[in-house]
Amino acid sequence: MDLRTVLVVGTGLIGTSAALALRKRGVRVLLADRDQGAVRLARELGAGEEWQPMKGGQSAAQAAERADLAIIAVPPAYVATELLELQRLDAARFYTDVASVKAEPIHRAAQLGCDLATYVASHPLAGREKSGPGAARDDLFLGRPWALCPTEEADPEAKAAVLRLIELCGANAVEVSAIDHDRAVAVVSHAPHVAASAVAARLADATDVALGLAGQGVRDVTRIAGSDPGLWLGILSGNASPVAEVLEAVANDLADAASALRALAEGDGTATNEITQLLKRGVVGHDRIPGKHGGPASSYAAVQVVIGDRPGQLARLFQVCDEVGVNVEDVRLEHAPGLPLGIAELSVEPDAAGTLTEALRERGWQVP
Ligand SMILES: NC(=O)c1ccc[n+]([C@@H]2O[C@H](COP(=O)([O-])OP(=O)(O)OC[C@H]3O[C@@H](n4cnc5c(N)ncnc54)[C@H](O)[C@@H]3O)[C@@H](O)[C@H]2O)c1
Ligand SMILES: O=C(O)C(=O)C[C@]1(C(=O)O)C=C[C@@H](O)C=C1
Repeated sequence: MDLRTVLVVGTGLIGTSAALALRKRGVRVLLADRDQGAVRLARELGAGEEWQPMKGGQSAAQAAERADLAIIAVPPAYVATELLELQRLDAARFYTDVASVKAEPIHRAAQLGCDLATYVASHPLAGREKSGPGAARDDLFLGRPWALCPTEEADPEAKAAVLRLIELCGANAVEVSAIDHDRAVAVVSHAPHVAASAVAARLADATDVALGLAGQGVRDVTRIAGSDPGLWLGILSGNASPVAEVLEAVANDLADAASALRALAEGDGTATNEITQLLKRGVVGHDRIPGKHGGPASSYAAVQVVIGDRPGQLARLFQVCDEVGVNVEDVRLEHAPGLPLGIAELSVEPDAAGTLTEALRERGWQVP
C-alpha cells in the first residue's frame, strides 16, 4: 500500500519523529496540533506543512487533499475524541494512533461510535525522556518494535497502511491484541518507569556529596524518570491494573531484599542467599532483553576511552572507528565532575574490541 500523504495530529516528540522519518522517504506530511507553536516548530524542522482542514463545499482538487493515513500522536486520553473528529472531517482514508496504551483508547473509540474499519491502533516502542517537536529525531524508530493491534472490524487495507508506515519508519511490526499489548508493556515499559521514578525520587533530598559521586549506574536506572509527569500519569492511568500487578511483584522483591539486608546487618550470614538469588534472577531477566534489532540478546564489548572535554573529540574518535572498520553499536559518555575530561564508552562486537583498542592506543588515545 502506497502512502503518498500522511496527516500527523500531535506534533510532539513522537508525531514529529514519525513525520521526519516519512519526509526522509519522500512522503508528503501534513501537520496539526492544538498548540500552533508545536506545528510551527515541527514545520521549521522540516517535518512537513501545516494542515488546512477541509471545509464543506470543497472542490475536487481539495478533496484530493485527503490523507492516505492519519497518525494520532496525542496523549492517550485524547486519542478517541481526535479519531472521531478526524473521521467526521473525512481527513484520511485510514487512521492509527501511537499511544502507549491500547485497550482503553480502542474501547473509548467504539463507545463514541468511531468507524473501527478504518482504524488500526499502534504503538512504537521507542521514545525519549524529552517531549515536544524539538526532541524529535528521524531515526527514533529504526530497528525498534512497533506494535499494531487490529480489531476484528479492521479493514485489511487499514492494516496494510499501518504496516507501510512502520516499514517507512524503519521499525519492526509486531501484531498483538490490545489486551496482550497492555499486559506486555506493563512489564517492559510502564512498571520500569515507575520503578525508575521511585529510585530517582530518593535523589531529591540526597546530599551534594552523594550527587557528586553519581556514576553511570544511577544515570542508566533513572534516565526515563526525567519524562513528562502529565503524559505518564495518562499512560499509567490507562493501564492501571496490569501495571499495579507488576509493581506489587517488584515491591515484594524489594521488601525481601531489604529484610535480608537487615538480617545480614544483624549478623545472619544465611541472608546472603536471598540477596544472591534476586541478583541472579536479575541477570537472567536482563539477558533475555533482545538485541538492538530485535534479534537475540547480544552482549557487546565495552571499549573505554579517555576524552578531553572540548569540541571535536568524539568526531575524531569515530573517525578512528571508521578507519579500522569497527561498527559502534552504542556510545555513552561519562563526565568526571570538576575535571576537563571524561570517558567515552564504545560498545562494539567482542571480536572488534582488540583491534579498536590497539588502533586507538597507536594514535595516542588513552584506553585504560
Ligand atoms: N514519549 C515517549 O517516549 C512515547 C513513546 C511511544 C509512544 N508515545 C505516545 O505518543 C503520544 C504522544 O507522546 P509524545 O511523547 O509525543 O508527547 P508530546 O507531549 O511530545 O506531544 C504531544 C502533542 O500532542 C498535542 N496534543 C495534545 N492533545 C491534543 C489534541 N487533543 N489535539 C491535537 N494535539 C494535541 C500536544 O500539544 C503536544 O504537541 C502519547 O500517546 C504517548 O503515550 C510516547
Ligand atoms: O526510551 C525512552 O525514553 C522511553 O520512554 C521509551 C518507551 C519505553 O519504555 O521503552 C516509553 C514509553 C513508550 O510508550 C515507548 C517507549
